[in-house]
Amino acid sequence: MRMLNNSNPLRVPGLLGKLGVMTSIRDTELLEQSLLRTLGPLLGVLDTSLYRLDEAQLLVRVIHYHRSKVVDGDGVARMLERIEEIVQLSDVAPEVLALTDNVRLLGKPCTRVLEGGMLIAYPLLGAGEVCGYFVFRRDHEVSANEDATIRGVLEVFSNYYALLDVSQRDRLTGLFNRQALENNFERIWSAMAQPETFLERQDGRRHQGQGKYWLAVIDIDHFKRINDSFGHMVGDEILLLVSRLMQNTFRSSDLLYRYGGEEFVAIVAAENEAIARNVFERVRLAIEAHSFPRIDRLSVSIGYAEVDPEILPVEVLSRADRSLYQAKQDGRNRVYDFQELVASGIFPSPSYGDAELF
Ligand SMILES: Nc1nc2c(ncn2[C@@H]2O[C@H](COP(=O)(O)OP(=O)(O)OP(=O)(O)O)[C@@H](O)[C@H]2O)c(=O)[nH]1
Repeated sequence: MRMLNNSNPLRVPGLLGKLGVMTSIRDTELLEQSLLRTLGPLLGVLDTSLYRLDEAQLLVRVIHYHRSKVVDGDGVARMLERIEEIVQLSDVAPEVLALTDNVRLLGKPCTRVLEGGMLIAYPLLGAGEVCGYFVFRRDHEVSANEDATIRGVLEVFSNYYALLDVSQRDRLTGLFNRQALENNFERIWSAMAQPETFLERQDGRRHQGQGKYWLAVIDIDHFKRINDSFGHMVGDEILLLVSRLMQNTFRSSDLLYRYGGEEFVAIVAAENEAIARNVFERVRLAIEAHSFPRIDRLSVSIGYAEVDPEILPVEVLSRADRSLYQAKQDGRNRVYDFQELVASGIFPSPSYGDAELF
């Protein structure tokens, strides 16, 4: 019988239990957090991080997991944990960027010796491509057993992540689907309540006092006519093109969902209402200016409302939707802000009686 290496702190039953927890999760964000919760204690490190890349292999999100030991008044020690989600490229340490760059180029784990320890990064693979990194610091190298465990856990994670991701994506456009939006509402809303840890500009600059978010419902005008005149295949192609045009117009940190047939939901960060309007106007203009196959011209109508973390997502969604409906009624191909419709007396002022509060 082969003896287990004493220097190896990994326990298989504990690991299996944690993998069981990981694969019972139905949300990609929670799964990412669970990965860090699994590997941090297994490797005996207090800090672990996950870096996510987009399709163009640009860094879009960082999740830090931190554990610390606290002793309460009765002398009982407890482990506290904190998860921080940020996308602030300017804050990513240069040594991490240098290390992960090598991991990306080589497609394998790399270590960098630093003063007082080492920085270790493993690639996360999705469809054969590097789509992120698992990073931690430690005062000693990874043993062969630990290496096998990390690779195994990351493989389970990546496969399961891909499955979950598929179930949260719309098949035609590849955008997140309505289910994903509904699953993510709670997380998005609580993150919005602490804006410094949420949506960030792609250039990595944090804007003091920004912290405002806007939810828009975007609907293609007279889409039924396209289907009726040219058939569903052409309709599908138009839907795909509209999605791509919108993706190109929004920032990669904005959230875009295909909510229904020809209806999309976007959640974007903007300092104020004027900037939000500008973002949505840009989307409207991009669609209006595009020459589509067969139909040539097309337009979208957009209704939006400010996200208030105090107000239930369903109410914010309803405000944006009512504004969209008004835009359709007033002739389509326009962008309407809920607050402006209230200010101009078209909509009654929302009272706390109407709004569903947490
Ligand atoms: N090709 C295609 N059509 C879809 C899909 N999902 C929904 N639709 C169609 O989208 C059309 C939506 O029509 P309506 O809700 O009447 O709205 P509209 O014609 O866009 O008119 P307005 O919204 O009032 O401007 C229907 O004909 C649906 O069949 C899809 O995945 N592919």
